[in-house]
Amino acid sequence: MHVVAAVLRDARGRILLARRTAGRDLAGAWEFPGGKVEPGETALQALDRELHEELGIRVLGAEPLVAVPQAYPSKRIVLDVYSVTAFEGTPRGRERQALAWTPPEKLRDYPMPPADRPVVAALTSPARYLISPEPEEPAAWLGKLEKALKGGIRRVQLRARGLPARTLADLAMDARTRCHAAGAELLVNGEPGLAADLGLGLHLRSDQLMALQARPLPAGQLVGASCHDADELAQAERLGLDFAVLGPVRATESHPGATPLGWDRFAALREAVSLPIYALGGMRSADVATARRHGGQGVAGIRAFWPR
Ligand SMILES: Nc1nc2c([nH]c(=O)n2[C@H]2C[C@H](O)[C@@H](COP(=O)(O)OP(=O)(O)OP(=O)(O)O)O2)c(=O)[nH]1
Ligand SMILES: [Mg+2]
Repeated sequence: MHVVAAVLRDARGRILLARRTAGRDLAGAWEFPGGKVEPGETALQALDRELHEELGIRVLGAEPLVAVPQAYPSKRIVLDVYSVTAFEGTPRGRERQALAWTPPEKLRDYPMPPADRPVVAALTSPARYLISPEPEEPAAWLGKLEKALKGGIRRVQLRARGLPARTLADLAMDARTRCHAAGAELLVNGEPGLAADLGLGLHLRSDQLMALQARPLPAGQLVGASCHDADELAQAERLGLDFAVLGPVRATESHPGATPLGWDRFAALREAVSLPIYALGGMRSADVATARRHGGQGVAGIRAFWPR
């Protein structure tokens, strides 16, 4: 089932949510206004028709944001979401549904259907996730981190498996200063104690993920995990992690033996969970749009995002 939905903003940047009325599936949940595409319609025609029926407005311009494939108990949908860039009229609930203009950072407070979680993440969290290369020389490494932050990177994983614990802790503190000054999030790969001590996020290897019984850090302190298959994604969802990285989507030089998933498999794996998921493996910034078309949060990578 192809469902189109709209992100409508007011002059203050608030986003319109509508409450699903009683007697329908997912009744009471808050959603982005929209509905099913009818036979013979394009997505944009359906969006315009639905917003006219439900809100009394006409869509004058819209751009694709993210298309989320999602499996529900009795059906499979693709929630195809557009950012409306221009519209005519004043939205009102023509079907007796409640409406709420919501600041982006408050979207998480509204109970929404599972397919909407990746949409909220696409609206509020970074589309690119930088994984650092092994630091050889800390000063040079920090210089490159600063350059990446200047280039707009806002979520960073410090991955330094070869460093002794003390050196890693010092580097993490220096990286934290730089990331926080740039308004970027920092996660440390694999070291729960270090993340807890320094108030950093934590990125779990898949073997750590599978050994855990509960989320290792409180809500509000980011936890992500590296996943390769449906079982690992299901475990990340069960533990209530904030996001997953899934790959390799393409063949890469760093993992020549691994069989690439490809985008269709990426989308099929994402259907069963409602986690935000970054695509990994041979990704560049230009792949963000492709990832979003397959329901991804964006792309993760080392080489593409680390300055030379
Ligand atoms: N519009 C919308 N639908 C969503 C969202 N998230 C989500 O899981 N869905 C699901 C709920 C429904 O199963 C399906 C949309 O169908 P719908 O019931 O709204 O369709 P419609 O507007 O054409 O309404 P109807 O006449 O069939 O009642 O997609 C969302 O954010 N917006
Ligand atoms: Mg609808």
